[in-house]
Amino acid sequence: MSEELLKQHRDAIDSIDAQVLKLLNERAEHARTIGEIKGSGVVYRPEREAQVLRRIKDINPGPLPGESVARLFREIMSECLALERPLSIAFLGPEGTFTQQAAVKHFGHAAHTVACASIDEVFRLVESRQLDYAVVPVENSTEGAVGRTLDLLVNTPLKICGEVVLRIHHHLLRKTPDFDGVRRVYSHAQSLAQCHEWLNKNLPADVERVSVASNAEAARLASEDDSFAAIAGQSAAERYSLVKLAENIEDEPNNTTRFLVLGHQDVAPSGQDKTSIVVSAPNRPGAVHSLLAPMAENGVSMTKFESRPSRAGLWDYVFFIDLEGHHGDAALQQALDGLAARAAYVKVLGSYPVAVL
Ligand SMILES: O=C(O)C(=O)C[C@]1(C(=O)O)C=C[C@@H](O)C=C1
Repeated sequence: MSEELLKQHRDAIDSIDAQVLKLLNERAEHARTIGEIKGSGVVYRPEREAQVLRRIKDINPGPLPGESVARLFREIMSECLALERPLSIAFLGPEGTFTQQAAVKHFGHAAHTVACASIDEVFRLVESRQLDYAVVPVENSTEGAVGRTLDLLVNTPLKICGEVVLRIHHHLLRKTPDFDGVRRVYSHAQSLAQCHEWLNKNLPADVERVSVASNAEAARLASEDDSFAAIAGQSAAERYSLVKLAENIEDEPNNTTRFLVLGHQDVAPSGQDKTSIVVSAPNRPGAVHSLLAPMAENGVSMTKFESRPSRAGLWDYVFFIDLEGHHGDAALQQALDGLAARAAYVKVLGSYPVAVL
């Protein structure tokens, strides 16, 4: 190893770091001025953030991977936004849940995340404007929809202003690094279900499986008693200083959860958007089929169709539909008009950028 050559490269890095630092602060000054121009208006602009991140990925010359530079710029924008005004984000707690991981992935580390005891409380704190935005789970690739989130979306005045897609990795956690003496495994019911096959194969049949309110709560319990283990993610492991007895124990390797970001604003088009709606059909044969016609007629693609019993009547259903495009697009507007003429009820839950990270 040539010490001289090493020094040359380190000197070059020092000089580049000074330039990067100067440019970062110049960028921050522009953001601060933008904040002054916005005045008391909404500072967080999801469509602009999506455009910035997409552009960074597009123009990235490498060798850093596109995903990595996008993550770096996510943090840069998070700090710039905090100079305009720091954001407070309600998430389904406690600290260390996948929902908190999703909130940080979407808003970056400069946002202030606040743990809530239930999905209802997350909605309530943002509806009453005590906190700025909400992050709630809406569907998992193996377990399906999160019913409480869908139910609350029907009546909330909040709008969907973003989505977060998170790969879910579950680990078996314990205070000590071996399997001996584990009597009980705690986790959220959905996580126990997502690791069912692995547990059958790898743990003795007499180890009790106990569901608790969250994975983070499971990790907390495991940190208090060495005869307990927990199934939870990385952030819960770190938070409660637990050892990973086994990593990535989810049965489905592509296990993914989708989260929604909710706020009070209507988001402008970003160029690559989704629109979520909730619809109820009159209770007669062929009604659901007829609901889908306006989308086909206007060339609007559906990315999700989920039915859920309406809490208003015994046999009535509501349908949660995700469409490609923004509700301001002409084709989508026509499809929505056609739908309004056929459905008993239609509500646009929001148009928002397709997840970039
Ligand atoms: O463009 C804006 O409106 C800004 O406030 C700047 C900026 C950024 O850092 O790029 C910061 C926050 C917004 O959510 C979007 C973008």
